[in-house]
Amino acid sequence: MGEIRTSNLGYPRIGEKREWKKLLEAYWAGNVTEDDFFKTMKEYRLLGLKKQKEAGIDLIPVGDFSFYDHVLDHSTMFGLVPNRFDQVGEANRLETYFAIARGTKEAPASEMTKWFNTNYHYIVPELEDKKPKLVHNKPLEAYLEAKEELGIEGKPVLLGPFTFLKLSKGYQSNDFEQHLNDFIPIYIEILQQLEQAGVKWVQIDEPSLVKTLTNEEIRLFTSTYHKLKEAVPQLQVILQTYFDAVSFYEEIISLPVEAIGLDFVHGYDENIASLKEFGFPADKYLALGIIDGRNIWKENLQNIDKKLTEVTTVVPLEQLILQPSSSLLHVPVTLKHETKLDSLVLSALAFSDEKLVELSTVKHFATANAEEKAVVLEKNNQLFKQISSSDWRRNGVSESSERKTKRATSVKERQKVQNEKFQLPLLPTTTIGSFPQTKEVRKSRNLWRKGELTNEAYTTFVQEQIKKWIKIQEDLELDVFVHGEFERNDMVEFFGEKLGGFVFTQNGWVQSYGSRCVKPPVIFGDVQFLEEMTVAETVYAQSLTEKRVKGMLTGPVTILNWSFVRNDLTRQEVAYQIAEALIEEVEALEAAGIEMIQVDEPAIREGLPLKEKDWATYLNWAVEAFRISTATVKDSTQIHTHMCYSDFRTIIHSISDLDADVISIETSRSAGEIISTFETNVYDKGIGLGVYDIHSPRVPSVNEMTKVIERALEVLPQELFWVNPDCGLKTRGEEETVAALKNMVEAAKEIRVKSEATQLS
Ligand SMILES: CN1c2c(nc(N)[nH]c2=O)NC[C@@H]1CNc1ccc(C(=O)N[C@@H](CCC(=O)N[C@@H](CCC(=O)N[C@@H](CCC(=O)O)C(=O)O)C(=O)O)C(=O)O)cc1
Ligand SMILES: N[C@@H](CCS)C(=O)O
Ligand SMILES: [Zn+2]
Repeated sequence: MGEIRTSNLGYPRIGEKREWKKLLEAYWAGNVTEDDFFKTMKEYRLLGLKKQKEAGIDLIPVGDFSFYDHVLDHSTMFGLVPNRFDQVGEANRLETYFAIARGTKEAPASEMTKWFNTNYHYIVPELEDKKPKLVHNKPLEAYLEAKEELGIEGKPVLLGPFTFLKLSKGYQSNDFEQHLNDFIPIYIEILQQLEQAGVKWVQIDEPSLVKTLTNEEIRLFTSTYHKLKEAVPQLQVILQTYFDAVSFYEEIISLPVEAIGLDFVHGYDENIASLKEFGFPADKYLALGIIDGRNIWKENLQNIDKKLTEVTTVVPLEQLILQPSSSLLHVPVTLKHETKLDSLVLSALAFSDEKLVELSTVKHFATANAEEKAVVLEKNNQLFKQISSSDWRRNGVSESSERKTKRATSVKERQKVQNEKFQLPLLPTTTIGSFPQTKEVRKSRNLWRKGELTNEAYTTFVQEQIKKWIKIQEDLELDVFVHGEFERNDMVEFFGEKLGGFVFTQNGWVQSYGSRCVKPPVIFGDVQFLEEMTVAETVYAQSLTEKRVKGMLTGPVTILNWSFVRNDLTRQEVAYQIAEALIEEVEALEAAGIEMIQVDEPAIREGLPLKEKDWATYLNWAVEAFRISTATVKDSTQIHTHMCYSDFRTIIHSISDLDADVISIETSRSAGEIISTFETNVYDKGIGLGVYDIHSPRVPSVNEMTKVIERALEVLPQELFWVNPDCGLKTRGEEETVAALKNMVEAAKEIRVKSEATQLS
């Protein structure tokens, strides 16, 4: 089998300083021509490939680059353009592509949801009545380009048919096999064209293999891969999994492929146990995910050494392909531009480019003699000793026996007190927290950060925004107000900057969806409450109105899930540290007279382990963390929470266990599917199911929203129902935001009138 090789599974597309994002937005704004768009995108694509080549990666992925989302790339490659976009016309492929992702005036965008347990969002393929067909072969185009332009013998990457179909909507689960059969000929066509072009290795991603599967599903999977192999006997296939250990290990290693890619970071315990129990075929490569593709810490070589020693008791070194555990899409690009980090912190980090270098180090390390190994190990050990004995980690885990995890009374009793106090109308209207983060808002913050705007001037600017939007909310006649979150760069990064234990990067961006990026804060030390974080802005907003202003915090599980978290403590331990810091802020808001406090937990669902057997453990501590962050308030203080971007149907009981007085959940992008959950589950707390999608500039009509509300009221009691958008409005423009909210308030009023009329008759 020859020399040990390195491989990469996918490279971030956003660029070192988000130049990809800026180009996309400039194109959408009409400031860049289509020709220039394609030309510059090509430069970015090739730059990523060049860097991987220079890092000495043997198998460089091609075809993973995207103008928006790789799942959407597959949908359009298969001709799966939903019928409602027919009017955009097949003539302009790029326009149609963006229309599906972003919606048009006439047609709502396709649904967007979480990519497995990450903060990346993909566009959900819609099958409708069209049969898939091969419109163009994207991996082939990418392969030819890399070869012609850079002389790179790339490894085309494809999302496999099983996972693609699993992620799609628009079919009954009984029809899964029939649809899978529709895709097989298309995959065969793609693979045959690759084989004919001289491709040596192709990577087929099937991350669904790490989820809980049935015997029938694995049977279908197996028969699919037999059919693919028969069609392309010469092409070497890496069947790639990631994010956890595989279910059905024995069946998977018997598939007719040349290499099996397994995650030996996140699924280590189970994957190694399977490897030891069932062995590994001598005629296949094990593509060993050994560098963490989901976190930003430099690898501890002692751990790697231990893992390699265990793995090589079963699989000889020369049968290994060393690689990151997943695509590097989920980590930032480079540390090159981080000029402000503490030197110890900097020495502990590795972003994508540094991970590729680490991969080469591991390759040399794996084949080094004992003496060489000892030298490298010693140096690496020193670093980890320095980190663990640093001041950052001085406190360790708090052993708090004082933690309160339960509110003093039941929700029923609290509802009585709160109804009496707040006197809200039927179907109260509110928003989720943020109002448009306009260019002006971001620019002021940027100037302030650079020291070109004083603290006073920035505070005054933020106050002006708050004042403006309190007036808008008054004019709209919303019932419960928010201050608008103008002082926040991001709902997680903002809190990270104010709490102890976090550090920040200047360019540690990762793609969240489309052109939108986030810069996850880094939890390096023990999390601590240092000072009030939100009280001043909330109290200021409250001073301007008689209506209640909701305090607005991000919850412990979301801060955890959207940060890069130290890996020397368990995630549960870190979540509790964050929760204990947040309850201090909740108490400070309450003491300052704020009587409604929203603690957002949009990321609670994405942190759910991929295998159902692991759910209960996670949900227990996640729910507990939320409760620690909210439990001590008075009965009359109304705790709200908010969730979005995920399918919550399966965890509705845990959502109820959070014991929040009111929850707002996104509904509209999934066509109200969650509503049906309440047909079979009794929910006894306040609930607002989002009545319109906030991802599109399209202004929904009153009629559209009354329909959503009426549908929801078929299954939820009207006394508990709230009317709100799906999520915060930070990405929207001012005009469309006001217009949409005006219609939303109108819709609530119409239904109130109808409801009163029904009660009278
Ligand atoms: C609710 N969502 C969130 C997720 N994860 C988070 N961590 N945060 C979230 O809110 N996951 C699920 C969803 C995903 N949704 C979104 C929605 C919107 C964005 C977004 O708008 N991202 C911005 C970056 C936001 C930010 O941090 N802005 C900073 C820096 C702004 C900036 O770029 N400055 C410029 C200069 C500006 C100027 O002078 O005009 C620069 O540095 O060059 C800030 O506001 O201060 C984005 O731009 O992509 C993300 C996820
Ligand atoms: N309060 C936040 C929640 C986003 S999930 C916002 O409104 O942006
Ligand atoms: Zn949200």
